Amino acid sequence: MNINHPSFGKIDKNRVIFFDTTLRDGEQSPGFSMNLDEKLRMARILTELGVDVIEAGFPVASTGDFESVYRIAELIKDSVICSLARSGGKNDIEKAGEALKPAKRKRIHNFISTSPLHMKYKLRMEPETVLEIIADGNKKARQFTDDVQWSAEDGSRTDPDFLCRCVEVAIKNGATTINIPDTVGYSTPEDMRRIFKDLLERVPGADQVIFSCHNHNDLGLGVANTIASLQGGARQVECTINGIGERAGNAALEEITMILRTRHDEFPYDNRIISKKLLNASRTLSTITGFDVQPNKAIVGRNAFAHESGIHQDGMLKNAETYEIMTPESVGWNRSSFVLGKHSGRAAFRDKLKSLGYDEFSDEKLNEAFQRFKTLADQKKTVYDDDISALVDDEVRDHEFIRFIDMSIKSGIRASEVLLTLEVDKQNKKVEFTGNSGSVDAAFNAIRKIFPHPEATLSLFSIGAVTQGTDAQAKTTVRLEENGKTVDGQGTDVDTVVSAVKAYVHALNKLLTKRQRQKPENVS
Ligand SMILES: CC(=O)SCCNC(=O)CCNC(=O)[C@H](O)C(C)(C)COP(=O)(O)OP(=O)(O)OC[C@H]1O[C@@H](n2cnc3c(N)ncnc32)[C@H](O)[C@@H]1OP(=O)(O)O
Ligand SMILES: CC(C)C(=O)C(=O)O
Repeated sequence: MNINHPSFGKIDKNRVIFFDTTLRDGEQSPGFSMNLDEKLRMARILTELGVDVIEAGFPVASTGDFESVYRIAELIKDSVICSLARSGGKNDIEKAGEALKPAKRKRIHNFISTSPLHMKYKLRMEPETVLEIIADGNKKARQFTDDVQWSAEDGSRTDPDFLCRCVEVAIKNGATTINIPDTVGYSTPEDMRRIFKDLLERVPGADQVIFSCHNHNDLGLGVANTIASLQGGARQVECTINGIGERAGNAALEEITMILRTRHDEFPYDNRIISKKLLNASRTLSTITGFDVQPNKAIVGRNAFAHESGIHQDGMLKNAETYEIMTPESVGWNRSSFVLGKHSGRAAFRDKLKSLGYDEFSDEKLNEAFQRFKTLADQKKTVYDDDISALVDDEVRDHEFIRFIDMSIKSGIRASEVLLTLEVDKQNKKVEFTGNSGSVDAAFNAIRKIFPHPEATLSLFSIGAVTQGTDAQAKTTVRLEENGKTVDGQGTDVDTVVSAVKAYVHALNKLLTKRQRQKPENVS
C-alpha cells in the first residue's frame, strides 16, 4: 500500500479511518430523525471523539438534509465532511457538491447497486449500464473534490468477477476510497475477509486506494464482519454511535473501538478515537433521539460495568481484572458499580456498609443484617443504599424482649381482621383482632392484646417511603410515652402495616429496656 490520500496524505499501513454515518445511515432508523440543531450538536460530539469522516447527510433527499450538510460543513473543521449521492441520480452529485461548499475538507460518496438482484429488480439496468454510471458518477464527483468515495451497494452479494470490474472502473475514474457494503447484513466474517483480500489481489490500482467496509447488523454480525474486513485489508470502517441505522442497524463505533484497543495485539490497527468520550457520545445520541440503549449493550449500556452476583463482586473487590476486560474509566464511566440484589454475597454487602459509614460491625451483626438483606432482596427488584441503611438501622437495636414473627390481614371496607404472632420472652403468642378503624389500628390493638401496656400512649405515628416504586420499603416511626418517658421506634418493610408493627414493637422494646434499667429484675 502506497497511498497519498487527498484528505489524509501518506497513510500508515495499519492506520484505520473511522467513517461515522450516524447522521446519514443512523438517521435512516425508523423514528430516529434529527433536526438541524440536534445534527449540529451530534457533529460536534463526533469530531471531538476523533471521527475522521462524518457522513452528514444525503442532500438531494430534502431541503432539510441539504441545509444540515451545509451547516455541518461550515461548523466542523477537524473532520472530513461527507455527502451521499446516487451515482446515477439526476441531480445528486451536484447537490452534494453544493452542500459541501463551506467544508475545509470534503468528500462526495457516490453509490450504485452491483448485485444481480438489485440491478435486475431495483435499478432495472443491465450490468454494462451500471458500469457506465460508475464511470460517469466518479468523474462528476471529482469535479467537486479530490476525495471521492464509491460504494457498491449490496456489494457482498455481487458476483466477484463483476465486482472486480466495477471497482476497477471506479478507481480509473477518480474514486480514492472504495466501499464494499454488506447492505443487508447477510455475510459472515469469512465472506468479508475473502472479499477484500480478493479485490486487493485482483484489481489493478487497488493498492492506490483505501478499501472500506460498511456492515449491517441483520444477523448480529456487523461488528464481527468489520473486524474481519480489516483482516482482509480494509482500512476504513463505517459505523454509527450505539449501532443505530437502517433495520437492525450498523456496526457500533464504540464496540469496534474497544475491540481494537482491548485486543490490539491481534488487531494492530491504529485510530484517532478518544475512547474516554464514547459514553458521552452514546448518551448524547440517546437524549437526542429519545431511544436509550439496552442495559446490556456492550461498552455504553447501564450494566456494562455493573456487577450483581456475589462471586463476581468478591472477585472484583480482590482484583477488578477478574471480571472486567477494560476499565470503566477508559470509555467514560466514573467507576464500576455494584448492584446489591439477591445474588450478592457478604463481601459486597460488607463493602457497601463500609461505604455507607457502618464500619463498626461484628461478624455476628453483619451476618444478621445480611440475612435480613437477602430476605428483602427476594422481595424487591432493586435494593437501594437507603434501603440498606434502613435495614441496618433496624438491625442495630436494643435488646429484644418482643419480636415480630408473622402477621396476616383480611381487610374489608368496614372491618380489618389481623392475625398476629409475636415472640415474647422466647415464646410465640398468637392473637386475632378485628377492628373497624383500619389495618394499622387493628394490628396495634393485636399487639396490646398479646402484651398489654395500658400506661403507655401512642403520641406519634408517621409513615413514608424509603425509595421509589410500588415495591419501595415503607418506613414507619412510632412514639410511645409512659410516665414521662418517651421512646421512638422505627420499622421498615415492603408492606406498610408490617413496617408499622415493627416500629411499634421496636418502640415497645425500648420502653421495656428503660423499665428494666429502673427495675432490673422486673421485665413487664
Ligand atoms: C443502502 C442505502 O442506505 S442507500 C440510501 C438510502 N437512503 C434513502 O433512500 C434516503 C433518502 N431518499 C430519498 O429521499 C428518496 O428516495 C430520493 C430523493 C433519493 C429519491 O426519491 P424518488 O425520486 O421519489 O425515488 P424513489 O425513492 O421512489 O425510488 C428510488 C429511485 O432511485 C433509483 N436509484 C436507486 N439507487 C440509484 C443509483 N445509485 N443511481 C441511480 N438511480 C438509483 C431507483 O431505481 C428508483 O428509480 P425509479 O424511480 O426510476 O424506479
Ligand atoms: C450507501 C451504502 C453505503 C449503504 O448505506 C449500504 O449499502 O448499506
